[in-house]
Amino acid sequence: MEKKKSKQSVNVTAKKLGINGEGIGYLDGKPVFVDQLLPGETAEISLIETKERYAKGRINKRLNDSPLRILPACSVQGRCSGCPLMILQPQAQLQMKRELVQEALIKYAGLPRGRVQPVTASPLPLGYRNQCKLPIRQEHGQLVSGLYEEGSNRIIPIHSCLIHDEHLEALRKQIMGLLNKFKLSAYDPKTETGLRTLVLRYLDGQFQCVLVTGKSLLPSGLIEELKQIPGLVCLMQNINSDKRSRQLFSSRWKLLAGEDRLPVQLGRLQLNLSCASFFQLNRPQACQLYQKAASLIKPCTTLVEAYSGIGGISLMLKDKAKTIIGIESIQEAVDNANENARLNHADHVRFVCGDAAEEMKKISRKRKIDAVVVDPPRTGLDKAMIESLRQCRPAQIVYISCNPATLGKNIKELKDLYEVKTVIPFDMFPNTAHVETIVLLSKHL
Ligand SMILES: C[S@@+](CC[C@H](N)C(=O)[O-])C[C@H]1O[C@@H](n2cnc3c(N)ncnc32)[C@H](O)[C@@H]1O
Repeated sequence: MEKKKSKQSVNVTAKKLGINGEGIGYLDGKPVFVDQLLPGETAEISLIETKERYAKGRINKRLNDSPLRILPACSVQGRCSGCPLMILQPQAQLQMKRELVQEALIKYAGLPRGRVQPVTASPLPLGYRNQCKLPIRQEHGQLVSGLYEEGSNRIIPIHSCLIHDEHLEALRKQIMGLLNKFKLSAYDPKTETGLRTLVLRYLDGQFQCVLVTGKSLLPSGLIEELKQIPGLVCLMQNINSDKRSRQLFSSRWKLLAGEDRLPVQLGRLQLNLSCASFFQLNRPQACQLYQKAASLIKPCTTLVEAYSGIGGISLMLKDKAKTIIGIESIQEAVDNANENARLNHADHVRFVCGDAAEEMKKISRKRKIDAVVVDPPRTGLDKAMIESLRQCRPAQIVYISCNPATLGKNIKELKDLYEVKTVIPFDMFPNTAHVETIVLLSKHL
């Protein structure tokens, strides 16, 4: 046990990093999570939360520096929740992410050590994000956009974000200036009016802008000025007045200018995407990841891509199967994906709207599925999807995951039928603790 300083204050040494980039030390065998503490560093901390199985501490004073610590490039690093690893050397970040994947696969799936390949680094260490989704607050009579403070719902206003693409960042500043010029108010849950979130997506010189609001009308002068910004393809209002809603967008969309279709280049593919559709935030790295996923698939007759978004993966591996069917739950994304198949001359690729588990079962009643690619949200594959995969039993599954813990749990649920062949992590979000992983699963003979 570490030396106790006073009732509240104790010394703790971080032994490793956790899934949110926090340091993990131990007090009487119990893990203590401490933000901004790197492995090997000792700090005097105050315990801010004590539970039966873990505790959380806040640093009062750091007593030594890890040789891997660097000065963060951003002035709000450590207060803003965006980039917890900006204090760690880039190579060490990659090593840490590899260990995160390795630990999760050992812990949940019983995979032996040494099976995880080195992390593929992002082509861009900064300026890689093509989209921002920033909550809006009022501060000293001005609207500010920012990210949540670590562990609270206070906003740390962003003056200049280094992980945003520089053009996206310039647009954000320009649009915030206009919102203040027209004296818009931030969302007030009592009246259910005002601005909630600014959503901007910038790619290839063009951009989409969504103002998520309560029941408010937007001033026509503001709309006119927004329309004048070069590169605007689509200006939308999304009316999400429900104060309990945790969803970013409601189903109430209002097109204010342009059309809901942003043209985007992805490798050799030409894709269109609408405001509600998911698109990878780090495009150059997504391109490398999709190409790797495609290279793992053996040519076959029928391939299903579940959680297909606007169809980028299916279209990237279009030469791998005679028929490819994508499944996606958001209708706008399915419409984009079918249009994208036409744009890229892929008549044998089509997309259906629905729940991945149910639609896959329907497909398997009509044809044998040889290969499946899954790219689910952070929650991983639900029970129904695991059941569907177990029933359909494709020869190969390529699992693209953004959460090592759910990946590990899902592999465990498939382990009696499938062997883990390849595990390759990708650093999609440098300076954050996130890591994407491609796993190739092959049916036991
Ligand atoms: C991580 S994104 C991947 C999208 C796409 N593969 C890409 O790389 O652009 C997950 C996608 O799954 C969709 N989704 C979430 N739950 C789903 C479900 N139960 N069935 C089908 N699609 C779902 C989301 O709308 C989102 O587009």
